[in-house]
Amino acid sequence: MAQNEEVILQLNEVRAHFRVKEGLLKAVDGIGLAIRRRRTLGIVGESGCGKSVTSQAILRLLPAFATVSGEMLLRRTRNGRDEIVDIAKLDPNGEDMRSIRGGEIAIIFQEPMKAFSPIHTIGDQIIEAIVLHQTQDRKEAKRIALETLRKVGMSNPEQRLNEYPHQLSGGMRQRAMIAMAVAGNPAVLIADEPTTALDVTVQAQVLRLINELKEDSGTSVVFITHDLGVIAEMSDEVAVMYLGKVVEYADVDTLFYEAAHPYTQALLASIPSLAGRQERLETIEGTVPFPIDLPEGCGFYNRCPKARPGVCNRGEVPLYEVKPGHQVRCVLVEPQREAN
Ligand SMILES: Nc1ncnc2c1ncn2[C@@H]1O[C@H](COP(=O)(O)OP(=O)(O)OP(=O)(O)O)[C@@H](O)[C@H]1O
Repeated sequence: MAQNEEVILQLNEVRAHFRVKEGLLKAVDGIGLAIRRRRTLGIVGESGCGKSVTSQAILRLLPAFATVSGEMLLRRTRNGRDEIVDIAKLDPNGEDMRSIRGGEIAIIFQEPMKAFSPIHTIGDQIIEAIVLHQTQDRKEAKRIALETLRKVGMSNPEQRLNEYPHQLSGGMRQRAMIAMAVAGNPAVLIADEPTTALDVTVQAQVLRLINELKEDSGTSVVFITHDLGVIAEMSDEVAVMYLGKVVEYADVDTLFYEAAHPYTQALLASIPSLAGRQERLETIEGTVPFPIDLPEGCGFYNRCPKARPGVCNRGEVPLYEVKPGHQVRCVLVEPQREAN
């Protein structure tokens, strides 16, 4: 992993816990991630591992009963000066956070209907986003909206501006959502399962589009998916999550050729054929438990084919550095040097 490239967003020991009636649900439990300029960080894991809660924590979109702690250090430019702001310390409803959301950090997700209001035109909504984050001049905002719609490959952008979300096809809606997200020229684009609901051709187009935006604008991308095939295509670096923790973290080649955590190895062994990519990963026995009152030791212990009783189910498992930039949370991995 190239350690020296410019880090735009650094997460340190980030936790997002929910107080629910069964106890404390530790959806995200002490993760550290570096999001670098013009790079894609893939976050992968089965359903329930904490991927979406991570993205909602970064945007401070979690419900009020969630507690977020740790550091989320965003590098930004304000009034011509570079500064670092800790998102974890900001008021989720305050002005600063509202300007970061959709400004420095934007998100696209699986269901574009959630991003749009059904009662306003696509144009009004994209222009509104631009007015909020870039320019007060509505004429200029309209020009940027049209240019962005063109950039995302929208056919007939002038006409689209006057259409309502339900009038667009699934693929076009996804493009419109991406246009709205990138119109504010974000430093970080979070893509949370953005192509899961799309057919394979449209999926390929959307992935290509995200890659082009990254290259052209220097955007950092956080790409969240359960699909390792997409991770291979999109990511420069990969974090594998399990039960709210990062269990393996490496550059994409290392992850695919030298996976060291038994969970990553099991995920790799369960990659569906290209034709069946939409399938969920189901070949790992058992399911992800709820992260409430978890037993001591490794979270994957009960499902791990290599589990050693008395070794793996004792104490907290640290993240070990197996080589520079390759970190693994498994006591069976050698050499064992704790990552700092
Ligand atoms: N609002 C909430 N209140 C309580 N628990 C929640 C809430 N949102 C998520 N969780 C729990 O947090 C854990 C992590 O969920 P998360 O949605 O981040 O998983 P995920 O890896 O994104 O899965 P998926 O791929 O299904 O979206 C799960 O156990 C989930 O049940």
